[in-house]
Amino acid sequence: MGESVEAASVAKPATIEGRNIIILYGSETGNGEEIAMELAKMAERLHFNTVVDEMDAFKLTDLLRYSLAIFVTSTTGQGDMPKNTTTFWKNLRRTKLNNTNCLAPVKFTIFGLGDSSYPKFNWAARKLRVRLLQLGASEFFRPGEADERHENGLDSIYLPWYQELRESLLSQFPLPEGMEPIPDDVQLPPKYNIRLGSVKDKITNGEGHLSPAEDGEKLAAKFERMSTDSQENEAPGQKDGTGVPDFPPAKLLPIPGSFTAEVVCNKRVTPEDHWQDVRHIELKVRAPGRNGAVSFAGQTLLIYPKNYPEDVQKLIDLMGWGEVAEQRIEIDWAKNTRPRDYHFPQGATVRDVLTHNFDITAVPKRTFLEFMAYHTTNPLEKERLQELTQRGDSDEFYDYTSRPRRTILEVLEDFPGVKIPYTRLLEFPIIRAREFSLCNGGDPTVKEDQVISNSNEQGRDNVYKFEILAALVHYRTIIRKPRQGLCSRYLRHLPVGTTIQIGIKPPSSPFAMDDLSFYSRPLIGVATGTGIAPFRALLQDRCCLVQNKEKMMGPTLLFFGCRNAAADYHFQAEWRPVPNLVVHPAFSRDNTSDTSSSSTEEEEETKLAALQRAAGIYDAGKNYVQHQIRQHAAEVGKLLRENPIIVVCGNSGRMPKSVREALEDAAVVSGVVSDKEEAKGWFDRRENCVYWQETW
Ligand SMILES: Cc1cc2nc3c(=O)[nH]c(=O)nc-3n(C[C@H](O)[C@H](O)[C@H](O)COP(=O)(O)O)c2cc1C
Repeated sequence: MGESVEAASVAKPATIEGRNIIILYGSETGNGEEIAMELAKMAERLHFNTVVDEMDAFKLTDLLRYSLAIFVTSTTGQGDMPKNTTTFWKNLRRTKLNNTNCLAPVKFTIFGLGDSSYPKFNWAARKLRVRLLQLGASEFFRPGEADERHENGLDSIYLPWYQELRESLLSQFPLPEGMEPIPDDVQLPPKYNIRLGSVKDKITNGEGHLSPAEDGEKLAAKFERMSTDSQENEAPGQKDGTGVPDFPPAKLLPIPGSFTAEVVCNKRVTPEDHWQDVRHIELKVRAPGRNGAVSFAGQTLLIYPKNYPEDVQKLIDLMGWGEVAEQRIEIDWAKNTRPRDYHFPQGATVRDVLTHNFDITAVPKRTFLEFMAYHTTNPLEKERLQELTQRGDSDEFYDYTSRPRRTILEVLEDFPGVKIPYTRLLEFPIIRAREFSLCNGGDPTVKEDQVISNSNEQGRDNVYKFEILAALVHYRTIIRKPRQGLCSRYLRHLPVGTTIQIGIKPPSSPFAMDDLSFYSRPLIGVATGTGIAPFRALLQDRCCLVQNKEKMMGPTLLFFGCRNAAADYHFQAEWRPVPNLVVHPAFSRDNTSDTSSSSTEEEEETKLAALQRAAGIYDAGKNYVQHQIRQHAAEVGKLLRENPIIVVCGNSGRMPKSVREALEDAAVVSGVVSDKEEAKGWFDRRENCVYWQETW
C-alpha cells in the first residue's frame, strides 16, 4: 500500500513580499474556528501569506507585522468574549493604551457569530470592533454579524460576506500582473505530513489488516484486544450479537486540564413510552481539593464521545485503508499550524484516531464536500459535488446535508468513487467535546470512602460527584431515517463503571460571584426540559449556603416548562422541601383546563386559541412558561422590585424571546415600569437585575 493518487492537482500559494494576513479567532464550540480556517484557505488562494490562530495565542504587538487582520469571534455567556480570547482582550483593554492610537497601522475586518435570541446579540464582535477602532485601527472591509437563528443558520450571513470579502481583497490588493488566484478545483497542500510507523503488535498480532470477509469471531476478538490495549480501566466490551462489540473502546485521550471520571449512574428518567430519552448521569471525579465553599452552579461538563467500531470499520473499507488501519501514525506539522484540540492517544494507529478523534458521523460542512470533490476520479461525482458546494446556492447543499442530517459516512457511501488518501486524514472534522450543564451544586465532595479505580497515588485528592441531565438526540429525519447524535449514542450505552475523560468549563457570569448576598437575593428561574439542570445546581448551592451560614435564602420563583407531569417534570420531589420556593409548572401536553370549568368556558378558550392562531400567534392555546409568567405577573413583579437574579435555561428557538417579552409584560402589569418601552431596557440594567440566559 503506497500513497493513493490524489485526484486533483495541488498548488502552493506564491510568496509575495508584504502580502500577508493574520486571521485571529475566538470560539467556544468550534464554529468561529471553522470559519477562520475557511477564510485562511481563501486568503491563501489569493496568495496571501496567511497565519491563523486563536486570539490568546497571539501577542497584541505582533498585529503590527501584518498588513491585514481578520477577526472572527462568537459571543458566549451573557454577551461575553469566548474563553480563548480573554488574555488578548484584557491586553487590548489596558487603560494605558487609551488615546495612543497604537493600532493606527492595522487594517482589519471582523466577523461575529451570535444568536439573536440572546439579549446581547453579537456583543463580543461589537465590543472588539469598537476597541480596535478606538485604538486607531481602520476597517478595510465591512463587519459581518451571523445569526444562528436564520433559516440557514450562520451561513445565511456568512456566505455572502465571504464572497464580498474575497472580491474586496482582490480589488483592493490586486495580484501582480500575470498571477491568478488558485482556482477552487485545485487543492492547497496540507499543513501536515502523516507518516506511518510500525504496526501495533498487540492489535494485529501479525495478522495484517481486517478484511470485510474475516469471520465475525476473529473480528470481535480483535476489537476486544483493541479495547484492552494498554488500558487498565477499560469499559466492558459489549457485543450486539453480530460479533462486533457495540461500544467504543475506553481509551483515554491526553487532553490537557481534563479529569478521569467513573460513571456511577446512568439512568433513564423519562418513561419508556415518552418521546425523549432523558438520562440522569452521575460521575465521580478525583481532583485536587479546594478550600472553602465550592460552587459548581453554572459550570459545564465536557464529554468526549467516540465512534463505534462498526462505523470506523465501514470508513476503513470505503476508503480502502485496510492495510494501514493498524499502523501507528506520526504527524509533522508545518510551523505554528498544529490545531490546539488535536489530542491523539499515545502511539495511535489510523484506527485509533478514527475512533477517538474524527467525527465521521457529523453532518458534513461545505468544505468537506469540496474536499471530497478533489478525491474522486469519477467525473459525474465531481460535478455533483461541485454543484452541491456552489456558494451562491445553499439550498441544494442544505437539502442534501443538514435537512436530512446526512452523516459524513453516508455521504461517502453515496459517492463511492471518492477515495481519500490516508495522508489527508486530518481533513475529517475533529470530535469536539459536548457540553452539559452540571445539575448538582452545593458541596459535591463525596464523603464516603469510595475509591476510583485509577485514583492518583498521592491520595490527597478529593472525590467529587458531578451530575448531568442529558436529553438524548434520537429522531427520524425528513428522509425517515432514524438518527442519533454521536454523543447521545455514546451516552445511551455508556456502562456504569466505565472510566471516561471529562472536562469542566467554568461558569459564565454571574455564577463566578463570591458575594454571599448573591444567595439571599430573590431568584426567578425559567427553565424548559433539561434546562432545569443549571437551575437545580444553583438551588442546591443556595440551600447549602443557607445551612452553612444560616443566611436567609431569597424568595425563589420557578417557571418550569415540561410536556407532562408524569413524564418530564424532572426532580419534582425535590422542590417541595426547599424553603421560600414557589414552582409554577407549565405542562404543554397535559390537559390543563380546570376540571371545574364549564363547557362554555372551554369553548371560549378554543375560540380564543383559533383567533390567536389566525393572527399568527404561534403558541396559541398552549401552556408554556411565558403564559405562566403572565398569569403570575403580580408574584413576578414583587420579586422584580427586589433586584433579583433571573435565570433562563433550556431550548433556544423562540422560548428565550417569548420569555423575555412575558417578563417585560409582567413588569408593566405589576407596575414595576410604566410601559413596554421602558420595560425593554429595564432587564439589561444591572442595578435592576442580573439576567442570565443559557439556551441551546
Ligand atoms: C452558553 C451560550 C451563550 C451564548 N451567548 C450568546 C450571547 O450572549 N449573544 C449572542 O449573540 N450569542 C450567544 N450565543 C450563541 C453563540 O455565539 C453561537 O452559537 C455561535 O455560533 C457559537 O460559535 P463558537 O462555536 O465559535 O463559539 C451563546 C451560545 C451559548 C451556547
